[in-house]
Amino acid sequence: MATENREKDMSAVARRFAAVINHLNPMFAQPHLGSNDISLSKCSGSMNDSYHRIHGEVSDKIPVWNVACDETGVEFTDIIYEKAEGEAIAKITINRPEGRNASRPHTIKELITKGLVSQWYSSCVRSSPTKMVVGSSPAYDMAIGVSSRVCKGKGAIAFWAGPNLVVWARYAFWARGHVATNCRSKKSSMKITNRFDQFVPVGKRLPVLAGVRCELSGSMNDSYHRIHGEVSDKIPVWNVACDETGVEFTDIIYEKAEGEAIAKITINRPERRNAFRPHTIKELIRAFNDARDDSSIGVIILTGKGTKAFCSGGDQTLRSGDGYADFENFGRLNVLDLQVQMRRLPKPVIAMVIFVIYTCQSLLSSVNCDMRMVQVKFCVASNKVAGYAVGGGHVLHMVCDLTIAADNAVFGQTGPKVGSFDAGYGSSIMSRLVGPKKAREMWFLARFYTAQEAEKMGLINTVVPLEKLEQETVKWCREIIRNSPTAIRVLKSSLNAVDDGHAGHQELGGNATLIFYGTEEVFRNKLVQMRRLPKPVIAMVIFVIYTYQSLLNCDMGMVQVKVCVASNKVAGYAVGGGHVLHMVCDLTIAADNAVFGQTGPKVGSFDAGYGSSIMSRLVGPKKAREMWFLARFYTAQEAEKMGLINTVVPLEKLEQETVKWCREIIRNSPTAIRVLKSSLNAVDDGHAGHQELGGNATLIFYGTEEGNEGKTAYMERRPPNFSKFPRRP
Ligand SMILES: CC(C)(COP(=O)(O)OP(=O)(O)OC[C@H]1O[C@@H](n2cnc3c(N)ncnc32)[C@H](O)[C@@H]1OP(=O)(O)O)[C@@H](O)C(=O)NCCC(=O)NCCSC(=O)c1cc(O)c2ccccc2c1O
Repeated sequence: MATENREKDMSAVARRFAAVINHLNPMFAQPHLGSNDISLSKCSGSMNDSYHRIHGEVSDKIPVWNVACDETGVEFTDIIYEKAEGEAIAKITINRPEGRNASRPHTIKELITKGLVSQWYSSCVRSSPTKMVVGSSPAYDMAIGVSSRVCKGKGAIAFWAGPNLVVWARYAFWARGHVATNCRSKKSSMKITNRFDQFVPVGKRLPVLAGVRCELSGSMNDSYHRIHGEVSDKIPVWNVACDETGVEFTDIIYEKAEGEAIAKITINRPERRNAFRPHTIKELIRAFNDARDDSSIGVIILTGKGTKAFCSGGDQTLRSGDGYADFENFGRLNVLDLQVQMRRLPKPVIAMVIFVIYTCQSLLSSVNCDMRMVQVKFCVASNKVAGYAVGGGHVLHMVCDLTIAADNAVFGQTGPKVGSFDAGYGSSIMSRLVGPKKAREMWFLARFYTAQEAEKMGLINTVVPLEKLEQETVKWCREIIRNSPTAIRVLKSSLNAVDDGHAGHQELGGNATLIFYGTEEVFRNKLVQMRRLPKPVIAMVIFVIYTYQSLLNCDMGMVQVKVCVASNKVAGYAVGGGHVLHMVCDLTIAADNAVFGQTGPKVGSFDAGYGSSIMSRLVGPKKAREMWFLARFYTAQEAEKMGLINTVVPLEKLEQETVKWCREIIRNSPTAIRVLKSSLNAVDDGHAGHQELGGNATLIFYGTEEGNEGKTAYMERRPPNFSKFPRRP
């Protein structure tokens, strides 16, 4: 029912959007629509406002389509290209119904001719079997005077059966019944959703409408489901596991499923509603590392022990002015490290009371290109008590890729009531999940929400009866495990990439290198390299300084990295991955004999991550292309001119100068330097940069009287009194 309503809504939205598009730009608006044509817009109803009065109504009468061709005059075979009579609309129909409108290269060529390619990303739109759906933002094609385009598939079965992996990303990821287009419901009168609503050709920006039809009904009786079949939801036998240290876990339980690629991690502090202390986080990090590196593991489950909570966040009894302190004499916010680890691990995870799945990416374990799955069962309620995922525990579930909740789960942020906040992932990822308004509501009011409310908000994936939770979760794990590990790995990094700035780019680029290393092209290049290159004699040339950031002790230290010191005037190379290392450093001081450059394209390698994105920031897009495409070497002087390094000094003065720079930095406020470093990176680093900067804000806040009032009130079981703190202008 809800699905049908959404369908209706979407159709309405689509029609209205079409109306807006046609009226937005008067240049392309059609003056020919008579009053008889008006049938769609219900201006007289709820939409009785000046906006609708001014912009009027729009007809939904199907135009007369005339077959068209492009300037070559060559007839199309794989598509049908039509233009509406007297209207600025073109329609392109993929015309290979016998193959479910699967594209072959020739199809794409024909589509390209019509400028429909290059950007297949889109927001999700729906269509009923008979109606066109509108997506994409308004844009105009001055050249041909067509103000909108329609793209659809011929026949009743498919809009398009591929092959663009990126378009499929979210759907292929679960591969739970999504055929060529994404079929969202297994019930009768199946609706089809597509993601082809926005085709933005380079140089020609037109609104494009994707029409999708599907007449399948009943169960998923198609070749896709016949081939891939069902998965079991039988709960596996769990055996206790440990990591390579052999040291037993105290705050968590780490298990692996017998004969299956599933690991399970349980937060084991039920007496504290599974609140974490620094030691808990350290153990979680160890277990996740092990699960990531263990090539027999494909899924990890993390769960909270007991019946009452998934996780209630940081242990407030251990909170001090500089974070959370247990066995050490300084505080830390090391859950931030765990969050980053979870965001980047290349394997999926699942939890209970709430169930969380996330795919974990790791470049370290990527050598065998394995895709593991991590199932995280935070807590299984044995009866109908509420399973809390609150505070920092709530952020943990949000960082996970997928969340499956039992019907007794409760979600919420408590920070503003206990003098805390997560201004990193806790804010940015939440805003992405539930939208900016709901995110503000969740944080500013600090309310709790039921699993059903959470599902409605898009905070979680699904809600199942508590007694079915583990079964359902295991089933999701197994469905993911069946799929291509490399596809899942790359998809996860690509799904994060846009939000994660340099860090997301780095992850995705690393995956590209990983795949490239397995190709013949690289193999041949490696041989060439081995034959021709003498063993390099490298003299130090460059001196690199980077400021060392530590959340552990809030210290601002300085690490001076002296890569190599030349005893005479040989060239000091900072090349290939060594060159990337110096770029990642905050400052670079070069000796006058330094030589800089990337070698990748000559030796069958590339760094499509930081090596590209940070370089482009340092030297600009053109110079960066030059450095990578030509793979030339540059002198220290040239490097300085490009902005690649900070300064050049005579080789004999290099160490003196570098130490001087270090001392100048050390004299300054450590907190200022710490926050400045994260803020200088923040814009480029997306969610990751935001997380770093936000973490620093929390750290400083914990040292304030106001932050402390929140914690003290929690400890004293009283409402906090924040009235004495100024509401600053
Ligand atoms: C989770 C609850 C809503 C459950 O309520 P319930 O009534 O079921 O249970 P009790 O309240 O009686 O709790 C039983 C028992 O457990 C102890 N306990 C529960 N949660 C914690 C906790 N987080 N820390 C310490 N102890 C906890 C409780 O004191 C009871 O002990 P007894 O000895 O009295 O039996 C409810 O418990 C609740 O609201 N809990 C607190 C939730 C909370 O505010 N969490 C902290 C938010 S801040 C945070 O997590 C955080 C951590 C970080 O590391 C960050 C890092 C960087 C940025 C931000 C961070 C951040 O915000």
